[in-house]
Amino acid sequence: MTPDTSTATKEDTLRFTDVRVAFEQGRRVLDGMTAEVSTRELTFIAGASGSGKSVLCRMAVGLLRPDSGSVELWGERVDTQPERELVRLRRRAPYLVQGPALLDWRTLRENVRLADPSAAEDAVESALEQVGLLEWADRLPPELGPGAKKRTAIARALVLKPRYLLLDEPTTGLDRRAASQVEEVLSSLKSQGLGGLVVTHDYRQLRGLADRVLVVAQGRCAYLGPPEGFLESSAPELQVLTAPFMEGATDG
Ligand SMILES: Nc1ncnc2c1ncn2[C@@H]1O[C@H](COP(=O)(O)OP(=O)(O)OP(=O)(O)O)[C@@H](O)[C@H]1O
Repeated sequence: MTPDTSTATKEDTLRFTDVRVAFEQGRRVLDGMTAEVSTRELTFIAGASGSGKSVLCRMAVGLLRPDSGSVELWGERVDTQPERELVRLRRRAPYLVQGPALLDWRTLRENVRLADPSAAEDAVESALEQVGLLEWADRLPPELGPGAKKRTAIARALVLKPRYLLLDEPTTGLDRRAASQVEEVLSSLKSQGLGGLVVTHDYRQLRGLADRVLVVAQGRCAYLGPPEGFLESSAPELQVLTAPFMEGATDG
């Protein structure tokens, strides 16, 4: 069931306020981004290539700092926190890069344990079980397909017992079956109360999985609301994103 955001407090929100950032000699990638999401929900970030989706996601956990504006997670400023505090924060809100970043010569069990060498064996196994890979615990990553590698990366985050997950394009490059398995994991985590911020290009996954969609365009929040509102919008800046997907969707 979709959590009731009307009862959300700052203790479970991620808030960007008038965030601006530019890179050397470049245009402003984010230019007045203001948005607030509940960390109890699954929020998907959509937008054109290069619009700043990953930049926004990385900023949420202090991997990038804005030139101006503020980022708050659970009522605390992220953009002004010292790095040692951010390291702690990222254990509660791990950020998963696009590639699985596993050590090929270590078993899945060992790869998961790397995130927390002090984790009990039960916790490692429980993390692998949550992504449907417990029986593969003693296999090596090269024996897995790309979807299972991605799920192992999620298990490595889960062993930290996080409060929120940030995932950068978790299904890009996966075939439909592997993508569905990753989506099932996200859905199951959501039903256990674990929210996430997910950068996506695959709008097929929004219906039924996303609580909210946050669209980044021209450096700002162009839409923040339920997936249907995005997918069915007639606003030109949203249609330009959804139209190719709609055409593709009718191809089956
Ligand atoms: N560390 C950086 N240094 C310089 N430029 C950067 C840096 N990070 C991002 N950019 C630039 O900022 C813009 C937005 O990047 P970002 O990765 O957020 O886009 P995106 O919306 O996630 O795109 P895609 O969908 O293609 O992954 C791009 O033009 C990118 O080249």
